[in-house]
Amino acid sequence: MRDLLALQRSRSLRDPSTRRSVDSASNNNNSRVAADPDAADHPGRGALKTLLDQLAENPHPKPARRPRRRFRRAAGSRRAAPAAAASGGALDRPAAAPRASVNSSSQEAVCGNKYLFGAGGADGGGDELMRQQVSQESRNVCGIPWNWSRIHHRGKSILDMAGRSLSCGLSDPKSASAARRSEAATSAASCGNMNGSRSHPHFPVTARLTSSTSSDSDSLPLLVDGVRGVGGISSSFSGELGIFSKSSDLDSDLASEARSGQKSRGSHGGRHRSLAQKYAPRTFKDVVGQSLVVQALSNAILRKKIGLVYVFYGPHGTGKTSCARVFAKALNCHSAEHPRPCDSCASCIAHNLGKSRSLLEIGPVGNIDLDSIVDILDNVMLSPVPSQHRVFIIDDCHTLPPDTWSVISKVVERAPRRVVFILISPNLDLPHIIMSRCQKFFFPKLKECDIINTLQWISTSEGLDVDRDALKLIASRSDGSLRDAEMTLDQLSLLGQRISMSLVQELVGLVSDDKLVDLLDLALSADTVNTVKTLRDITETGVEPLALMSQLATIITDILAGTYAFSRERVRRKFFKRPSLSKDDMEKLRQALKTLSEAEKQLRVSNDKMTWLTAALLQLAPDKQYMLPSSSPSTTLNQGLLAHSEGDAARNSAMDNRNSAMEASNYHAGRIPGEHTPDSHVLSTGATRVNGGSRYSKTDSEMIWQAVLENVHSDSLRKLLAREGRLISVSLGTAPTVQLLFSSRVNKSKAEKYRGQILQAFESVLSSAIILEIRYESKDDLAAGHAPVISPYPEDGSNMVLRRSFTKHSSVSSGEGEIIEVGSQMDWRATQDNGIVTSNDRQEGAWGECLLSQHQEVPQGGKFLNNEYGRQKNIVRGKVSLAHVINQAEAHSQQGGWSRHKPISIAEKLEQDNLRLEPRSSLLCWKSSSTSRRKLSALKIRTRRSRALSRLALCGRCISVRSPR
Ligand SMILES: Nc1ncnc2c1ncn2[C@@H]1O[C@H](COP(=O)(O)OP(=O)(O)OP(=O)(O)O)[C@@H](O)[C@H]1O
Ligand SMILES: [Zn+2]
Repeated sequence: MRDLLALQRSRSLRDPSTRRSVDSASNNNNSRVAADPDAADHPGRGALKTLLDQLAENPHPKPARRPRRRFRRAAGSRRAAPAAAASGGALDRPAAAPRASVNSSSQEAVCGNKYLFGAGGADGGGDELMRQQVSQESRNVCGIPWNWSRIHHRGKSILDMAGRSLSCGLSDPKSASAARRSEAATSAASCGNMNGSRSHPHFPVTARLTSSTSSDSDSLPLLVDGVRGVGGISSSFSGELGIFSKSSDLDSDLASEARSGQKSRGSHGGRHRSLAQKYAPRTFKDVVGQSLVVQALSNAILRKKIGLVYVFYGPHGTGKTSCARVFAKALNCHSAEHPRPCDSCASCIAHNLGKSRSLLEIGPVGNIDLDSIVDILDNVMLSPVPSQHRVFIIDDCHTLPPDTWSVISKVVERAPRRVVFILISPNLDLPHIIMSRCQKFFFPKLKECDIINTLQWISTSEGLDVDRDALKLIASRSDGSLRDAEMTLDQLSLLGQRISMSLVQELVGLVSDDKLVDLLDLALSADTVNTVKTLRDITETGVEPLALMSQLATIITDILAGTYAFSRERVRRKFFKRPSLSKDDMEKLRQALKTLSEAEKQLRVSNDKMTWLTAALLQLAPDKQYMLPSSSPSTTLNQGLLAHSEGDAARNSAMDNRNSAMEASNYHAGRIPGEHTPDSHVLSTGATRVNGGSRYSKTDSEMIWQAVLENVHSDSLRKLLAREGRLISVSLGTAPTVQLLFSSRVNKSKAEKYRGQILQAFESVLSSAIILEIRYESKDDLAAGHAPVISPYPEDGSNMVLRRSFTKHSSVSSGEGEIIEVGSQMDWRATQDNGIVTSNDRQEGAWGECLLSQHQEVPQGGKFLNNEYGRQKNIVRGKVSLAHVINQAEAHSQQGGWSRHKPISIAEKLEQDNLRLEPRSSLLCWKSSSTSRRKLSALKIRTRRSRALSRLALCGRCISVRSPR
């Protein structure tokens, strides 16, 4: 019989003549077309057997004065008229069927005919959709739960996270939502074991074809077979919002299923029902994780304190609709005993079968028109249903057109006793007129443990063997939506009875743990090339960088927590080689986690996520040397190994990131990091990561240096550079910097005169604007023993990293405003390590009134010591722009009444004294004559109000100004 119905419907839909009649009916604006019961026999008149027609046959007929409801036409127009098909009539439907579906599970939605709702979206609707659906029925489409696409649609969905699209084609949220309804209704179309603790749906009122689209079968071909071979019209019907069918055979099927409880839960008429449908709550105790709501509603039933309007709101898939139905069922449950619903009395059974006369569901209602709403409400209000609560569930009510609310509120106002409205919405953005009259129940996201337990229960019931971890993963990816979790499990079940963690990972587009650990291992072992290669391999499979990063973070957390079990032999791994990790390794992992979490922020806002992810990964082994391959020593500028200071890495992570990112881009562009294009000395990519940016190795530097020398036009300059100068580092990043070191101050001064030419030569070689730092070798650097990193002329010829005492060239203080001080007179020294500020009166004198500097970490009143030279040492860790120094000093001068010249002289002093200020730590110290000290004290107080100067602090005789950056 179902097959017959399907055939008839199909014919009807395909018959152009019937469609023509539909069109003409529509064109005539005959809103009541097909209302005549006889119409079914007269296709030309619009043979759709509408609700009205069916009402006429209904044992509970409508009042005669309302023979034809506009909503019926509207409803009919939204339905793909199986009824019409069944009677061989034409389909009464506007060209574009609205997506909204209006379904009644109440009596007036006369049993017997299936009303199919065009849920295919704004463009579709119509016959086309019906045809698709009918034809797909026989193919049974792809079998993917409709919900899947809905999952895909949402921001934090599994598939989004995974960067995959497994959509069944319902990318439109509305259609997805409609599909969801239809899917749920599919479940409603069958009844199963009513004794189960979570029994199956109680809404066999399916009245709508599933809103599959033609793309359905394309999306996931691997799953097509899982549900192939389903046929028959009954299997087509779905929708939580269905209209009752009075098809006797269907009814009897359903009834017998409901009563016997023997019908397979998994299918109805062979059609796959999703687990979400199958395990929809039937009683309050089936509702998971919403104990407050359940308790309140249950007590309302018990105490007979029933409200008029309820709003159930909260995130999707948390049980709002299910709860509304259970509540509706409970309201009319005949059982004398609590808890209700009993799920076994006549009323409950009728409800489960979709034959309840007391429930009407509307929704989704995006495109429904006002008339339809009015008609629906009127109809139900007017139809007498003695001694029963009449329940209206308006799902997705936030999509109601604004003007319907006033109507609804009027209806609500004059609603007779025993009428209950349940509005379902994701939020409370509903008109005040309603909100002020209702009880509001929030449905929070479900806890992961609740989801896991439910999934476990379902798995057991379904005979699925699912890893606990797999369940956890599904749950964690469901964003608190049990429906989503169930749908994922459902889809996985199509792949076999055994569901492993890796299967889940693969299906949802995540990377398997083993691969993750491999990647982590490479990154932590500083194996740059393989890190980048592996990363590329992984991401080529479509994994989204953000998801991958999150997975990496998760696995690190698991390893740190000791909950990760390494499955593969560790032999081929380096970092994870040993069976147990040392304290040191754990610390590295902790750092790695920190690095990843910091990088995640950048990743989120970046358009080039892949690059940033690569950069982050390459930072995971900060104390290791990064190995970059070289094609040949002569052509590769980046083959060296350069030390990478952990502290520097942290401090300069941003720049570092950039350079790693460049490296990565290079790689993604098909080049190996560090690989040099032989025909060019331009080294804008592929740098080794050292101390705040890319620096070139010795060989690279030599090549650059040679190239620069060749580019210098002046012979004398070339000689000076060749003899007295040395290129000590080239670094790229936000502020590409080249550092030159000269053997003496005199030579440095000579070079300064040619700064323009030198700059030009470097820029033409490096094809990039650069910052040129020129300094001379400072004996004090060596004597102080605190500047070990710099060796101007290292014996081994290697390039070392300069950390301090750089010369700054004022023309360079652009951009971020880094200032790098050059031209040391070695009056001042950074003693970065001990956190002690030393001062020297003589030097203060030399400074005039201003002194530099103190690190922010030095407590106020920090100690002043004399070093072995009787000179003051200053902690200088930050860099700050000259402009910033001047600004700060100017601010002081304004407030302190100093001359305008003073701040500039301060800044100049900084520059002359070979001091380097670094971000967030620059401090200016003024010699504390009694007058100026007074001024400064006052300044401190005054500037508390000012953000820029709020960090002023007197420190012994110095006043410190911390850079706001
Ligand atoms: N709290 C819950 N308890 C039991 N099952 C639930 C719960 N929440 C969701 N489900 C499962 O998900 C399916 C859909 O749930 P339901 O439609 O009630 O959620 P919803 O909150 O109304 O979602 P939406 O807002 O998207 O309509 C149910 O059939 C059921 O299988
Ligand atoms: Zn009951």
